[in-house]
Amino acid sequence: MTDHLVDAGVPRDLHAFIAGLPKAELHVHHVGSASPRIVSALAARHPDSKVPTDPEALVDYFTFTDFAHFIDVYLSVVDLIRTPEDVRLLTYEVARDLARQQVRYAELTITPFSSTRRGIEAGAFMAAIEDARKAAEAEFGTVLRWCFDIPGEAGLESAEETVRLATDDRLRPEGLVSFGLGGPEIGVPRPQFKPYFDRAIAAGLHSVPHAGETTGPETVWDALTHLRAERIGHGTSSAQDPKLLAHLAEHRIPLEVCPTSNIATRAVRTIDEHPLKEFAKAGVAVTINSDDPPMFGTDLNNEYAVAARLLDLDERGLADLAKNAVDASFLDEPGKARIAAEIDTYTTDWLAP
Ligand SMILES: O=C(O)c1cccc(C(=O)CC[C@H]2O[C@@H](n3cnc4c(=O)[nH]cnc43)[C@H](O)[C@@H]2O)c1
Ligand SMILES: [Zn+2]
Repeated sequence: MTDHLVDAGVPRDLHAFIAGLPKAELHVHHVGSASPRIVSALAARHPDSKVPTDPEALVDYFTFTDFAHFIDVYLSVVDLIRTPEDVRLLTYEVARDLARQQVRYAELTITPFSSTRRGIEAGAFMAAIEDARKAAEAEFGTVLRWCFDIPGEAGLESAEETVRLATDDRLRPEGLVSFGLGGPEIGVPRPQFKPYFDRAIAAGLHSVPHAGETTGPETVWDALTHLRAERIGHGTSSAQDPKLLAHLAEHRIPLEVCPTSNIATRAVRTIDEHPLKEFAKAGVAVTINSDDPPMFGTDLNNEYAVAARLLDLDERGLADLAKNAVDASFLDEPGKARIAAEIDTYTTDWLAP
């Protein structure tokens, strides 16, 4: 893990503005958000794990040669989550870390298949995440909702289990709002998941698959055409297809942009080559996200600082980014209005002479 936490290209007072700015995060993974402290504590409980118990050693462990390596490391952390109490602790601590960054609302991507196949009973899993969600809202004021995603490389078996857990009224958690598709894209064509997304959408869930992260714009087109995506996870390669950019802009389909993630997984070579500026120039709605922050040596505040540098944003531009995420979220309208008003008040007060 390379420490990206302070983007030196941004003035100190802009970092201070970002730190206090109320925010919403739409693309952040449950296990991927486990802090070094949590991962180390869980690794210490399971000596058979290859995950280091020392937070410092974890820095090197979270340094990836490519996307496939990232997935291997990610799954070694998934293997540490073995009981409902592990699930609850992780979820509550992730909410604490979000609250510390003034995140008022987050849609956390969870892969229930990966936990149920490792022996955690589905009902206990759902109870654990819901208990943590309600505790976090009461104690931190941070509103959490869930996105359940299919780990695509695990195939149609995982798709069936994920959509079953997402649509069975005896299991479906109250906080569930969306349905996604994660994992490697190479060799995992999106059209095969259409039946499962159709069932999720029919059950009232929003479609938010990853696409165009490690494959070309055709994967983004597939996510739009076959999976009826309302937002796109990453969509990085959309910049290679002007017609796709125009389509995303015309139909107001937001991209969940995770700049540092794309560098850490080698999906993009350098941060200055990231296509975020092309998206903005094409009028595409972009939201800024951290994806798997501790694994990528970043957090949401740093991602806003990176965006400020790449897009040359001032405080008002950053406030607009934050409101983009609120607008693109699946929070109810009163909740959206509340957070948007808080962003405006904070920004006005900050800029007051
Ligand atoms: O759980 C299993 O047994 C399993 C078997 C085969 C493959 C997988 C996966 O591919 C799990 C991938 C896992 O990674 C999550 N994730 C986190 N960040 C990203 C990202 O930037 N791009 C794609 N996937 C990501 C994803 O939510 C899955 O949970 C699992
Ligand atoms: Zn992701």
